[in-house]
Amino acid sequence: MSSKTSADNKKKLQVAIVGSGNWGSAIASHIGEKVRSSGKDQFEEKISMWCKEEDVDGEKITELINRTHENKKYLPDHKISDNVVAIPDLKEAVKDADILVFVVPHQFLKKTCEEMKGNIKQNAFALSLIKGFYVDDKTNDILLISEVIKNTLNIDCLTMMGANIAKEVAAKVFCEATIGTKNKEHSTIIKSLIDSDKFRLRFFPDVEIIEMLGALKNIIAMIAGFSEGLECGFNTRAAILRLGLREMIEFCRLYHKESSYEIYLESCGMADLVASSLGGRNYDSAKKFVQTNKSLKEIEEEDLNGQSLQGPGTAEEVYRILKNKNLLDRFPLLRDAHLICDQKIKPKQLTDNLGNHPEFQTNQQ
Ligand SMILES: NC(=O)c1ccc[n+]([C@@H]2O[C@H](COP(=O)([O-])OP(=O)(O)OC[C@H]3O[C@@H](n4cnc5c(N)ncnc54)[C@H](O)[C@@H]3O)[C@@H](O)[C@H]2O)c1
Ligand SMILES: O=P(O)(O)OC[C@H](O)CO
Repeated sequence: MSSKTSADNKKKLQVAIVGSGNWGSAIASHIGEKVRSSGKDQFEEKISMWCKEEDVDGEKITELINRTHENKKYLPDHKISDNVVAIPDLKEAVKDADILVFVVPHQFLKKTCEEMKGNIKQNAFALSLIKGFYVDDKTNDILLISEVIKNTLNIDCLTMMGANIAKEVAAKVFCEATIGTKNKEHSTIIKSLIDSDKFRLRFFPDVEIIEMLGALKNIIAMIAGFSEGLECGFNTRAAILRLGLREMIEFCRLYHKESSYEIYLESCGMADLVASSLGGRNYDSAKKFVQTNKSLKEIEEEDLNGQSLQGPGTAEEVYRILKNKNLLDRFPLLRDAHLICDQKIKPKQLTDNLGNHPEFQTNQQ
Protein backbone atom coordinates (compact mmCIF):
# COMPACT_ATOMS: atom_id res chain seq x y z
CA MET A 1 0.00 0.00 0.00
CA SER A 2 1.32 3.43 -0.92
CA SER A 3 2.20 5.70 2.00
CA LYS A 4 1.82 8.83 -0.19
CA THR A 5 -0.52 11.50 1.15
CA SER A 6 -2.79 13.59 -1.09
CA ALA A 7 -0.34 16.50 -0.55
CA ASP A 8 2.44 14.36 -2.12
CA ASN A 9 0.26 13.63 -5.17
CA LYS A 10 -0.82 17.23 -5.71
CA LYS A 11 1.50 19.05 -8.10
CA LYS A 12 3.57 21.59 -6.22
CA LEU A 13 3.55 25.20 -7.33
CA GLN A 14 6.70 26.68 -8.81
CA VAL A 15 7.64 30.29 -7.95
CA ALA A 16 9.79 32.65 -10.04
CA ILE A 17 11.00 36.05 -8.88
CA VAL A 18 11.25 38.48 -11.81
CA GLY A 19 13.95 40.85 -10.56
CA SER A 20 16.89 40.63 -8.19
CA GLY A 21 17.67 44.13 -6.91
CA ASN A 22 17.53 45.32 -3.32
CA TRP A 23 13.90 44.31 -2.72
CA GLY A 24 13.96 41.44 -5.23
CA SER A 25 16.80 39.73 -3.36
CA ALA A 26 15.23 40.30 0.07
CA ILE A 27 11.80 38.95 -0.88
CA ALA A 28 13.34 36.02 -2.80
CA SER A 29 15.13 35.02 0.37
CA HIS A 30 12.00 35.41 2.53
CA ILE A 31 10.01 33.28 0.07
CA GLY A 32 12.86 30.75 -0.15
CA GLU A 33 12.79 30.30 3.61
CA LYS A 34 8.99 30.19 3.74
CA VAL A 35 8.65 27.40 1.14
CA ARG A 36 11.29 25.41 3.01
CA SER A 37 9.47 25.66 6.31
CA SER A 38 5.69 25.68 6.30
CA GLY A 39 5.30 25.71 2.48
CA LYS A 40 7.04 22.48 1.53
CA ASP A 41 3.89 20.49 0.71
CA GLN A 42 2.49 23.20 -1.51
CA PHE A 43 5.48 24.79 -3.27
CA GLU A 44 8.56 23.53 -5.14
CA GLU A 45 11.59 24.10 -2.95
CA LYS A 46 13.71 25.68 -5.69
CA ILE A 47 12.88 29.36 -6.34
CA SER A 48 14.05 30.80 -9.66
CA MET A 49 15.20 34.42 -9.54
CA TRP A 50 15.72 36.20 -12.85
CA CYS A 51 18.82 38.28 -12.57
CA LYS A 52 19.94 40.65 -15.33
CA GLU A 53 23.50 39.58 -15.98
CA GLU A 54 26.30 42.01 -15.19
CA ASP A 55 29.85 41.89 -13.98
CA VAL A 56 30.56 42.37 -10.26
CA ASP A 57 34.24 42.45 -9.27
CA GLY A 58 35.20 40.38 -12.30
CA GLU A 59 32.51 37.68 -11.79
CA LYS A 60 29.06 37.26 -13.36
CA ILE A 61 26.47 38.41 -10.83
CA THR A 62 24.41 35.19 -11.22
CA GLU A 63 27.48 33.06 -10.54
CA LEU A 64 28.42 35.23 -7.58
CA ILE A 65 24.92 34.89 -6.06
CA ASN A 66 24.78 31.13 -6.66
CA ARG A 67 28.27 30.64 -5.23
CA THR A 68 28.03 32.88 -2.15
CA HIS A 69 24.22 33.06 -1.59
CA GLU A 70 24.53 36.80 -1.26
CA ASN A 71 23.75 39.59 -3.71
CA LYS A 72 26.86 41.63 -2.91
CA LYS A 73 25.89 44.42 -5.29
CA TYR A 74 22.24 45.04 -4.47
CA LEU A 75 21.73 43.56 -0.98
CA PRO A 76 25.18 43.34 0.63
CA ASP A 77 25.71 41.70 4.04
CA HIS A 78 22.53 39.60 3.94
CA LYS A 79 22.50 35.91 3.01
CA ILE A 80 19.91 34.74 0.50
CA SER A 81 18.27 31.39 1.23
CA ASP A 82 20.27 28.80 -0.75
CA ASN A 83 17.23 27.32 -2.51
CA VAL A 84 16.99 30.61 -4.48
CA VAL A 85 18.76 30.14 -7.81
CA ALA A 86 19.80 33.18 -9.86
CA ILE A 87 19.12 32.64 -13.57
CA PRO A 88 20.36 35.09 -16.24
CA ASP A 89 17.94 34.03 -19.00
CA LEU A 90 14.52 35.55 -18.37
CA LYS A 91 12.58 33.02 -20.43
CA GLU A 92 14.34 30.12 -18.73
CA ALA A 93 13.65 31.63 -15.29
CA VAL A 94 9.89 32.02 -15.81
CA LYS A 95 8.85 29.20 -18.15
CA ASP A 96 7.75 26.69 -15.47
CA ALA A 97 6.44 29.15 -12.90
CA ASP A 98 2.90 29.06 -11.56
CA ILE A 99 3.48 32.25 -9.55
CA LEU A 100 5.44 35.17 -11.01
CA VAL A 101 6.60 37.73 -8.44
CA PHE A 102 7.42 40.95 -10.31
CA VAL A 103 9.99 43.18 -8.63
CA VAL A 104 11.96 45.14 -11.23
CA PRO A 105 12.24 48.95 -11.05
CA HIS A 106 9.05 50.22 -12.71
CA GLN A 107 10.66 51.73 -15.81
CA PHE A 108 11.85 48.28 -16.94
CA LEU A 109 8.55 46.45 -16.56
CA LYS A 110 7.09 46.84 -20.07
CA LYS A 111 10.20 45.51 -21.78
CA THR A 112 10.46 42.64 -19.28
CA CYS A 113 6.82 41.63 -19.90
CA GLU A 114 7.27 41.83 -23.67
CA GLU A 115 10.18 39.39 -23.43
CA MET A 116 8.13 37.01 -21.28
CA LYS A 117 5.17 36.98 -23.68
CA GLY A 118 4.48 33.47 -25.01
CA ASN A 119 7.00 31.97 -22.60
CA ILE A 120 4.94 31.52 -19.44
CA LYS A 121 2.43 28.91 -18.30
CA GLN A 122 -1.14 29.81 -19.34
CA ASN A 123 -2.57 29.33 -15.86
CA ALA A 124 0.21 31.23 -14.06
CA PHE A 125 -0.65 34.32 -12.03
CA ALA A 126 1.39 37.34 -10.95
CA LEU A 127 2.08 39.30 -7.80
CA SER A 128 3.53 42.77 -8.36
CA LEU A 129 5.79 44.38 -5.75
CA ILE A 130 6.66 47.26 -8.07
CA LYS A 131 6.06 50.81 -6.82
CA GLY A 132 5.39 53.13 -9.73
CA PHE A 133 3.13 53.45 -12.78
CA TYR A 134 3.16 54.55 -16.39
CA VAL A 135 1.31 57.25 -18.29
CA ASP A 136 -0.68 55.77 -21.17
CA ASP A 137 0.49 57.56 -24.32
CA LYS A 138 -2.97 57.35 -25.91
CA THR A 139 -5.07 58.63 -22.99
CA ASN A 140 -2.38 60.67 -21.16
CA ASP A 141 -3.81 59.02 -18.05
CA ILE A 142 -2.56 56.52 -15.51
CA LEU A 143 -1.53 53.03 -16.62
CA LEU A 144 -1.03 50.73 -13.65
CA ILE A 145 1.75 48.15 -13.37
CA SER A 146 -0.84 45.41 -12.74
CA GLU A 147 -2.64 46.44 -15.95
CA VAL A 148 0.57 46.20 -17.98
CA ILE A 149 1.21 42.72 -16.57
CA LYS A 150 -2.40 41.58 -17.11
CA ASN A 151 -2.70 43.05 -20.59
CA THR A 152 0.68 41.88 -21.89
CA LEU A 153 0.66 38.40 -20.41
CA ASN A 154 -3.07 37.75 -20.11
CA ILE A 155 -2.84 36.59 -16.48
CA ASP A 156 -4.32 37.71 -13.15
CA CYS A 157 -2.14 40.12 -11.17
CA LEU A 158 -2.25 40.79 -7.43
CA THR A 159 -0.28 43.58 -5.83
CA MET A 160 1.72 43.78 -2.59
CA MET A 161 2.62 47.21 -1.15
CA GLY A 162 3.60 48.32 2.32
CA ALA A 163 6.25 49.67 4.67
CA ASN A 164 8.91 47.19 3.55
CA ILE A 165 12.37 48.71 3.44
CA ALA A 166 14.30 45.78 1.93
CA LYS A 167 17.32 45.68 4.23
CA GLU A 168 15.04 45.58 7.30
CA VAL A 169 13.02 42.71 5.82
CA ALA A 170 16.32 40.94 5.07
CA ALA A 171 17.34 41.48 8.72
CA LYS A 172 14.06 39.73 9.69
CA VAL A 173 12.61 42.50 11.81
CA PHE A 174 8.83 42.71 11.91
CA CYS A 175 6.88 44.36 9.08
CA GLU A 176 3.47 44.11 7.46
CA ALA A 177 2.18 44.52 3.93
CA THR A 178 -1.11 44.96 2.09
CA ILE A 179 -2.18 42.59 -0.65
CA GLY A 180 -4.60 43.82 -3.31
CA THR A 181 -6.57 41.00 -4.90
CA LYS A 182 -10.02 40.15 -6.13
CA ASN A 183 -9.25 36.43 -6.42
CA LYS A 184 -9.85 34.30 -3.32
CA GLU A 185 -7.88 31.28 -4.51
CA HIS A 186 -4.81 33.39 -5.36
CA SER A 187 -5.06 35.20 -1.99
CA THR A 188 -4.91 31.89 -0.15
CA ILE A 189 -1.83 30.81 -2.12
CA ILE A 190 -0.03 34.14 -1.48
CA LYS A 191 -0.83 33.93 2.22
CA SER A 192 0.85 30.49 2.38
CA LEU A 193 3.79 31.77 0.34
CA ILE A 194 4.61 34.98 2.21
CA ASP A 195 2.69 35.53 5.46
CA SER A 196 4.69 34.81 8.61
CA ASP A 197 4.91 36.11 12.17
CA LYS A 198 7.68 38.47 10.99
CA PHE A 199 5.92 39.49 7.76
CA ARG A 200 2.17 39.88 8.24
CA LEU A 201 -0.21 40.31 5.32
CA ARG A 202 -3.66 41.89 5.15
CA PHE A 203 -5.91 41.42 2.12
CA PHE A 204 -8.18 43.94 0.38
CA PRO A 205 -9.92 44.03 -3.01
CA ASP A 206 -8.72 47.60 -3.81
CA VAL A 207 -5.89 46.51 -6.11
CA GLU A 208 -5.70 49.81 -8.02
CA ILE A 209 -5.71 52.07 -4.93
CA ILE A 210 -3.09 49.94 -3.16
CA GLU A 211 -0.85 50.20 -6.19
CA MET A 212 -1.34 53.95 -6.59
CA LEU A 213 -0.47 54.53 -2.93
CA GLY A 214 2.78 52.55 -3.29
CA ALA A 215 3.83 54.81 -6.16
CA LEU A 216 2.62 58.14 -4.74
CA LYS A 217 4.31 57.78 -1.35
CA ASN A 218 7.71 57.91 -3.09
CA ILE A 219 6.93 61.48 -4.19
CA ILE A 220 5.90 62.63 -0.71
CA ALA A 221 8.96 60.89 0.81
CA MET A 222 11.13 63.02 -1.50
CA ILE A 223 9.38 66.16 -0.25
CA ALA A 224 10.03 65.07 3.34
CA GLY A 225 13.70 64.73 2.31
CA PHE A 226 13.75 68.23 0.79
CA SER A 227 12.28 69.61 4.01
CA GLU A 228 14.86 67.77 6.15
CA GLY A 229 17.65 69.02 3.87
CA LEU A 230 16.39 72.54 4.58
CA GLU A 231 16.40 71.73 8.33
CA CYS A 232 12.71 72.62 8.65
CA GLY A 233 12.27 70.29 11.63
CA PHE A 234 9.72 67.71 12.75
CA ASN A 235 6.61 69.91 12.73
CA THR A 236 7.02 70.78 9.05
CA ARG A 237 7.88 67.19 8.16
CA ALA A 238 4.76 65.96 9.96
CA ALA A 239 2.66 68.58 8.13
CA ILE A 240 4.13 67.42 4.81
CA LEU A 241 3.18 63.83 5.62
CA ARG A 242 -0.40 64.84 6.55
CA LEU A 243 -0.90 67.12 3.54
CA GLY A 244 0.87 64.56 1.36
CA LEU A 245 -1.43 61.78 2.52
CA ARG A 246 -4.40 64.07 1.76
CA GLU A 247 -3.14 64.57 -1.79
CA MET A 248 -2.48 60.84 -2.18
CA ILE A 249 -6.08 60.12 -1.11
CA GLU A 250 -7.51 62.85 -3.39
CA PHE A 251 -5.45 61.49 -6.28
CA CYS A 252 -6.79 57.95 -5.72
CA ARG A 253 -10.31 59.35 -5.44
CA LEU A 254 -10.03 60.85 -8.93
CA TYR A 255 -10.32 57.22 -10.00
CA HIS A 256 -12.16 55.62 -7.05
CA LYS A 257 -14.51 58.30 -5.74
CA GLU A 258 -16.21 56.18 -3.13
CA SER A 259 -13.10 54.63 -1.56
CA SER A 260 -13.28 54.46 2.23
CA TYR A 261 -10.58 55.75 4.57
CA GLU A 262 -9.83 52.22 5.78
CA ILE A 263 -7.47 51.34 2.93
CA TYR A 264 -5.46 54.54 3.34
CA LEU A 265 -4.69 53.59 6.95
CA GLU A 266 -3.21 50.23 5.98
CA SER A 267 0.49 49.48 5.52
CA CYS A 268 0.24 50.44 1.82
CA GLY A 269 -0.92 53.94 2.84
CA MET A 270 0.02 55.74 6.00
CA ALA A 271 2.62 53.22 7.20
CA ASP A 272 4.62 53.11 3.96
CA LEU A 273 4.50 56.89 3.77
CA VAL A 274 5.98 57.13 7.27
CA ALA A 275 8.68 54.45 6.76
CA SER A 276 9.74 55.87 3.41
CA SER A 277 9.85 59.43 4.77
CA LEU A 278 12.10 58.36 7.64
CA GLY A 279 14.58 56.08 5.93
CA GLY A 280 13.86 55.31 2.27
CA ARG A 281 16.24 55.89 -0.66
CA ASN A 282 13.98 58.57 -2.14
CA TYR A 283 13.97 60.47 1.17
CA ASP A 284 17.76 60.16 1.65
CA SER A 285 18.56 61.26 -1.90
CA ALA A 286 16.16 64.22 -1.76
CA LYS A 287 17.75 65.38 1.48
CA LYS A 288 21.19 65.17 -0.13
CA PHE A 289 19.89 67.01 -3.22
CA VAL A 290 19.20 70.03 -1.01
CA GLN A 291 22.45 69.72 0.94
CA THR A 292 24.77 69.30 -2.04
CA ASN A 293 23.06 71.00 -4.99
CA LYS A 294 23.79 67.86 -7.07
CA SER A 295 21.05 66.53 -9.36
CA LEU A 296 19.08 63.48 -8.24
CA LYS A 297 20.54 61.56 -11.19
CA GLU A 298 24.07 62.30 -9.96
CA ILE A 299 23.16 61.30 -6.39
CA GLU A 300 21.57 58.05 -7.63
CA GLU A 301 24.72 57.22 -9.60
CA GLU A 302 27.08 58.15 -6.75
CA ASP A 303 25.25 56.63 -3.80
CA LEU A 304 23.01 53.80 -4.95
CA ASN A 305 25.43 51.52 -6.83
CA GLY A 306 22.89 50.61 -9.53
CA GLN A 307 19.76 50.73 -7.36
CA SER A 308 16.98 52.86 -8.76
CA LEU A 309 15.09 55.88 -7.39
CA GLN A 310 11.43 55.49 -8.30
CA GLY A 311 10.31 58.90 -7.00
CA PRO A 312 11.60 61.30 -9.70
CA GLY A 313 10.08 59.28 -12.58
CA THR A 314 6.76 58.89 -10.77
CA ALA A 315 6.70 62.63 -9.95
CA GLU A 316 7.06 63.39 -13.66
CA GLU A 317 4.31 60.92 -14.56
CA VAL A 318 1.92 62.36 -11.95
CA TYR A 319 2.69 65.90 -13.16
CA ARG A 320 1.76 64.88 -16.73
CA ILE A 321 -1.50 63.28 -15.57
CA LEU A 322 -2.54 66.26 -13.41
CA LYS A 323 -1.60 68.77 -16.12
CA ASN A 324 -3.69 66.87 -18.63
CA LYS A 325 -6.64 66.96 -16.22
CA ASN A 326 -6.03 70.67 -15.46
CA LEU A 327 -5.69 69.81 -11.76
CA LEU A 328 -2.12 70.85 -10.93
CA ASP A 329 -3.21 73.56 -8.46
CA ARG A 330 -5.32 71.13 -6.42
CA PHE A 331 -2.18 69.05 -5.76
CA PRO A 332 0.61 71.53 -4.94
CA LEU A 333 2.92 68.96 -3.31
CA LEU A 334 2.63 66.44 -6.12
CA ARG A 335 3.03 69.29 -8.63
CA ASP A 336 6.05 70.93 -7.02
CA ALA A 337 7.91 67.68 -6.38
CA HIS A 338 8.40 67.30 -10.12
CA LEU A 339 9.34 70.96 -10.61
CA ILE A 340 11.99 70.59 -7.87
CA CYS A 341 13.39 67.34 -9.33
CA ASP A 342 13.58 69.10 -12.68
CA GLN A 343 15.32 72.05 -10.97
CA LYS A 344 12.60 74.46 -12.17
CA ILE A 345 11.84 75.68 -8.63
CA LYS A 346 13.81 75.61 -5.38
CA PRO A 347 12.70 73.28 -2.53
CA LYS A 348 12.32 76.35 -0.32
CA GLN A 349 9.53 77.61 -2.56
CA LEU A 350 7.54 74.49 -1.66
CA THR A 351 8.10 74.77 2.11
CA ASP A 352 7.42 78.55 2.04
CA ASN A 353 4.10 77.88 0.31
CA LEU A 354 2.81 75.18 2.65
CA GLY A 355 0.56 77.71 4.44
CA ASN A 356 -1.31 78.33 1.18
CA HIS A 357 -2.13 74.67 0.62
CA PRO A 358 -5.77 74.25 -0.60
CA GLU A 359 -6.39 72.23 2.58
CA PHE A 360 -6.32 75.51 4.56
CA GLN A 361 -8.68 77.29 2.18
CA THR A 362 -11.48 74.75 2.57
CA ASN A 363 -11.53 74.86 6.39
CA GLN A 364 -11.63 78.54 7.40
CA GLN A 365 -13.90 79.80 10.20
N1 LIG B 1 14.29 48.42 -2.08
C1 LIG B 1 13.24 48.52 -1.27
O1 LIG B 1 13.37 48.72 -0.04
C2 LIG B 1 11.85 48.34 -1.84
C3 LIG B 1 10.80 48.00 -0.95
C4 LIG B 1 9.51 47.85 -1.46
C5 LIG B 1 9.28 48.02 -2.82
N2 LIG B 1 10.33 48.33 -3.65
C6 LIG B 1 10.01 48.48 -5.08
O2 LIG B 1 10.45 47.29 -5.78
C7 LIG B 1 10.83 47.62 -7.11
C8 LIG B 1 12.22 47.07 -7.38
O3 LIG B 1 13.12 47.66 -6.46
P1 LIG B 1 14.52 47.01 -6.04
O4 LIG B 1 14.91 47.74 -4.80
O5 LIG B 1 14.41 45.52 -6.00
O6 LIG B 1 15.46 47.36 -7.30
P2 LIG B 1 16.81 48.23 -7.26
O7 LIG B 1 16.49 49.65 -6.98
O8 LIG B 1 17.78 47.56 -6.38
O9 LIG B 1 17.29 48.16 -8.77
C9 LIG B 1 18.34 47.35 -9.21
C10 LIG B 1 17.80 46.23 -10.06
O10 LIG B 1 17.38 46.76 -11.34
C11 LIG B 1 17.82 45.86 -12.32
N3 LIG B 1 17.92 46.48 -13.63
C12 LIG B 1 18.78 47.42 -14.07
N4 LIG B 1 18.57 47.68 -15.38
C13 LIG B 1 17.56 46.86 -15.77
C14 LIG B 1 16.89 46.64 -17.00
N5 LIG B 1 17.21 47.32 -18.11
N6 LIG B 1 15.88 45.74 -17.03
C15 LIG B 1 15.54 45.04 -15.93
N7 LIG B 1 16.14 45.20 -14.74
C16 LIG B 1 17.14 46.10 -14.67
C17 LIG B 1 19.20 45.41 -11.82
O11 LIG B 1 19.60 44.23 -12.49
C18 LIG B 1 18.87 45.19 -10.34
O12 LIG B 1 18.37 43.88 -10.15
C19 LIG B 1 10.74 49.16 -7.22
O13 LIG B 1 9.53 49.51 -7.85
C20 LIG B 1 10.74 49.63 -5.77
O14 LIG B 1 10.03 50.83 -5.57
C21 LIG B 1 11.60 48.48 -3.20
O1 LIG C 1 13.90 53.17 -0.56
P1 LIG C 1 12.66 53.66 -1.28
O2 LIG C 1 12.49 55.13 -1.14
O3 LIG C 1 12.62 53.18 -2.71
O4 LIG C 1 11.43 53.01 -0.52
C1 LIG C 1 11.52 51.65 -0.19
C2 LIG C 1 10.15 51.03 0.08
O5 LIG C 1 9.22 51.37 -0.88
C3 LIG C 1 9.67 51.28 1.49
O6 LIG C 1 8.48 50.55 1.71
